[in-house]
Amino acid sequence: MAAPASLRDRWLGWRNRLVASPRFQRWAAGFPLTRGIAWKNTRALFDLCAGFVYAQVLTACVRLDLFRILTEGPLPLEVLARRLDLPLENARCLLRAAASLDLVRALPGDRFGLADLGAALTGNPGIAAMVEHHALLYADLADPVALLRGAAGPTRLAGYWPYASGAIGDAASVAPYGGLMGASQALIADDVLDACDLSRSRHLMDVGGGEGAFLQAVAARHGALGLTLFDLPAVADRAAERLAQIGLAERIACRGGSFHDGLPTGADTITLIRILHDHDDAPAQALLAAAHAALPPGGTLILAEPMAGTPGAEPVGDAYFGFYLLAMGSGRPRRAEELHGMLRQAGFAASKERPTRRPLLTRLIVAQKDAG
Ligand SMILES: CC(C)=CCC/C(C)=C/CC/C(C)=C/C=C/C(C)=C/C=C/C=C(C)/C=C/C=C(C)/C=C/C=C(C)/C=C/CC(C)(C)O
Ligand SMILES: C[S@@+](CC[C@H](N)C(=O)[O-])C[C@H]1O[C@@H](n2cnc3c(N)ncnc32)[C@H](O)[C@@H]1O
Repeated sequence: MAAPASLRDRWLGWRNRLVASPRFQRWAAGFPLTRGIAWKNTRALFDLCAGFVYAQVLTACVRLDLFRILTEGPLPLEVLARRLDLPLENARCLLRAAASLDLVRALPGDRFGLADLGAALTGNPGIAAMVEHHALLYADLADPVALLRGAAGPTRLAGYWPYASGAIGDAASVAPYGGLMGASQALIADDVLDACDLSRSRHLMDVGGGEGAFLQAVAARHGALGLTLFDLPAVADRAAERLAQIGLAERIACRGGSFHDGLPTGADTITLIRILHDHDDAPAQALLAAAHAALPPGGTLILAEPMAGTPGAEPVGDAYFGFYLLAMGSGRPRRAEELHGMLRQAGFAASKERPTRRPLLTRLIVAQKDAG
């Protein structure tokens, strides 16, 4: 038998019935003391319904290279229509939509220039790469209930990230995600490095280091630090080739292997940047234990990734990364408290979160192995 409802539950039930009532909604939209809240909620609900359309406006802008075209300065609609290869009225439709989303700015004389969000995008090619690859995610989310029930069959994202299904991948299959991760590191690396102190580290190993974009940023800041990249063999090979091309072959050693088989020793600092959330609880816990085993006494583990429950960015962790990783078929976004618990279970004596500039993109936890 169900337990009797508490006073609070009864109040919440009454409140929900009130908010659901169209008569109350109309009244609240007109009454001076509730008008602001009603407007905010109407807009929030409309934005939730329309989110896919907004995202596709952005996709069209990125695909047509609109923001780069406008970096030269504002242009008349007619010129833009020609450069975008669109009929004039459809170009107007796109530009007005983009202006409403603060991507571009409508200017007098039927001209358009960049607005804040479009300008920010031109400086971060990683975002455009993310937008492009969302075609896979949105295809996988076409039937979200089937995905939630595990009845969607093989997903496009599982194919994009072969390691999510346990494959180690070859040169061709790791190249797309290697490029995407490399491009989007620009949004992450400096925020991570600003937030952690590497002055006492002698050798840093970046586990799941991709094609070396993060270690490239470390090398630029810490001239004396020994550096090793560890990733799956096909990825480590690509990293070695790329790093050689930019003159960092001597500076950064690349090692291929799977962290499910343990980690090489020799580093006093290990970084896991956007790694742990890719893995289900058991392999994620085993990876932390492997990092603990590979570190010397007093060694440091740095864990950086977007986390669930980030104040002010709750949908980024729980909605975006929650559904992204569900579609990918492996891992889940975790709350900072969960990660502290997992680190403790892996044997780390202490762990502390360090604030990052943009916690929405990445947060950071530093864990210490006991010195004794
Ligand atoms: C003084 C003046 C001129 C102005 C003052 C006003 C002012 C402060 C204006 C703001 C201008 C400004 C500096 C804007 C900067 C904006 C930036 C940097 C925006 C950055 C946005 C980043 C975005 C949208 C990132 C999106 C990231 C996505 C979608 C990441 C997806 C990640 C995935 C899928 C990762 C997959 C990895 C896996 C598999 C989960 O492990
Ligand atoms: C989401 S990417 C992050 C890459 C990089 N740390 C970054 O932030 O740009 C995850 C990385 O983990 C690597 N990886 C996945 N499974 C692995 C395994 N079993 N052993 C070693 N590396 C692995 C992938 O090849 C990929 O480079």
